[in-house]
Amino acid sequence: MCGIIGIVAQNNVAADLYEGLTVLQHRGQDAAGIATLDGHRVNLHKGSGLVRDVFGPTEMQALTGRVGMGHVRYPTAGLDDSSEAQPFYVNSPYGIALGHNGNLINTRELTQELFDSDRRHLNTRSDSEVLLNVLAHELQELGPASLRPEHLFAAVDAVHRRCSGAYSAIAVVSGHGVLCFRDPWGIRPAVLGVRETPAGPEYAVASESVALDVLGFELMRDLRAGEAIFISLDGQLHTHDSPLARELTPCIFEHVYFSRPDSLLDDISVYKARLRMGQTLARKILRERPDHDIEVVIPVPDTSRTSALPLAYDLDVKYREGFIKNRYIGRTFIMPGQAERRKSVRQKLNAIDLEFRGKNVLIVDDSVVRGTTSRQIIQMARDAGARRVYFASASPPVRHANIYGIDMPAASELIACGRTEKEIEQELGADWLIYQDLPDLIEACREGNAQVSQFDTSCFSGDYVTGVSPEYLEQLQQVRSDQARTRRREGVPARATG
Ligand SMILES: O=P(O)(O)OC[C@H]1O[C@H](OP(=O)(O)OP(=O)(O)O)[C@H](O)[C@@H]1O
Ligand SMILES: NC(=O)CC[C@H](N)C(=O)O
Ligand SMILES: [Mg+2]
Repeated sequence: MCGIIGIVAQNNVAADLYEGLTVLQHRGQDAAGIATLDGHRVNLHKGSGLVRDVFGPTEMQALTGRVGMGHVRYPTAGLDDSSEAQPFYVNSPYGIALGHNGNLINTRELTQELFDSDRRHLNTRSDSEVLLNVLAHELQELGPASLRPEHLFAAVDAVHRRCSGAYSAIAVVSGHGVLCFRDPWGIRPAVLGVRETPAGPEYAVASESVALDVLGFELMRDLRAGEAIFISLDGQLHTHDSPLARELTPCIFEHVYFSRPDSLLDDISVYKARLRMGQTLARKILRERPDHDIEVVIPVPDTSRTSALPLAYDLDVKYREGFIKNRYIGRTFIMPGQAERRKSVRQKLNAIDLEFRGKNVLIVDDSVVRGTTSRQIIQMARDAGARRVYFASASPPVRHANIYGIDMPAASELIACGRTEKEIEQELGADWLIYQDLPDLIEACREGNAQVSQFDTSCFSGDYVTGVSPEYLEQLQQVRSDQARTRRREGVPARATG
């Protein structure tokens, strides 16, 4: 899940983009990049690492201009190294730099078309470079020297026609302004905000509203499914609803794990959605075991805290912070390799033995994906002297690959894949494992905005709203499974592009 932000301001914008990216850092820790427009020049700097590692004073000083965009990356396609950091740049037409959150599922076909008929060269295996080149080609085809918003919008409609998958993207177009668009189902988030200044309004678009809050922009609204927004250099805002737009189907995993709790996505407070997840989970526990013997509820920091508190309250048992997180270690799940993820859990979390000793504890996490965290946490609770260790997940079993921008490419790597809940319980070593039911999760999110009638729940349900071929799922597994990546690191060439 990457993070994107674009701003059209009255003064130099690099510092705000930097701040915005640090606020979106939880969406991608692998690489970061910023592109600014200064006259007709596109200034671009990107590299591997956290925002604070990629940009120093020298790089920041070179990013002149009052218009720009930034990206933090969590790879789901191509390579994990700095050559595929974003934004990507093409010089023709106009000079465009683009950053993408999401994942295309017809990259292979598009790559072929770009080579064979569009005569465009791709220099990486990144699906985002493909997205940029499709946009650039379509703009080129429209061909005007004096570009108007309707040309950009027609090109975005053509992107919607050609590209399949999930994408929220922000592009700076040299000499013109900032373009932002959301895929026809609106799977990935994108919000628009305004900041009034004496010199006139400034606009920002971003993955999450928290980035707007921190920079002093007022949240105007979310982009609609399939919508494109263009902010010209003179600060005019233009919008376009695509005829190809479908029913808004935002990714439910944003509410479960990805987004910050202080964000509003599609008018749903992530924080409140997580509180409701805790309440529905409590109801299920009371339904299934009215005479449970849970003595204390303990969250796995950070994300599950919000759900664990109302869960403890509704069960009428104590809530205790039994695991303490090392604040200097990033998110484990979005790390690139399994060995790294496994090592990090232990470095990141430590138990306060006293909170466990002799007690029946219910440990709560937001999700159990590969089981890396839960397996170790359960063992840590036992080592700390817990009598019984129960484990609750605020979301249902993750049984299917994610193809829309979350790096769960191989169903076989998911602990719940092909296992019953009882088998997962044994696999994790828990005395009792309880999962949220999918209808309850959907309801917990939907209660925030009844107008959102459906969510992308594919990793729980296996229903892919865009449709997906078994060949793509097979190919994704072959290219991006942990095993395939280890082989690549050891120098065995990849068999296909993701
Ligand atoms: O089953 P797994 O494959 O281990 O994945 C699930 C875990 O990973 C995430 O935590 P993470 O450490 O990434 O971030 P957090 O601090 O926001 O909870 C998530 O919150 C779960 O704890
Ligand atoms: N998580 C994402 O949104 C990834 C964007 C893009 N597919 C990449 O791998 O760079
Ligand atoms: Mg976690």
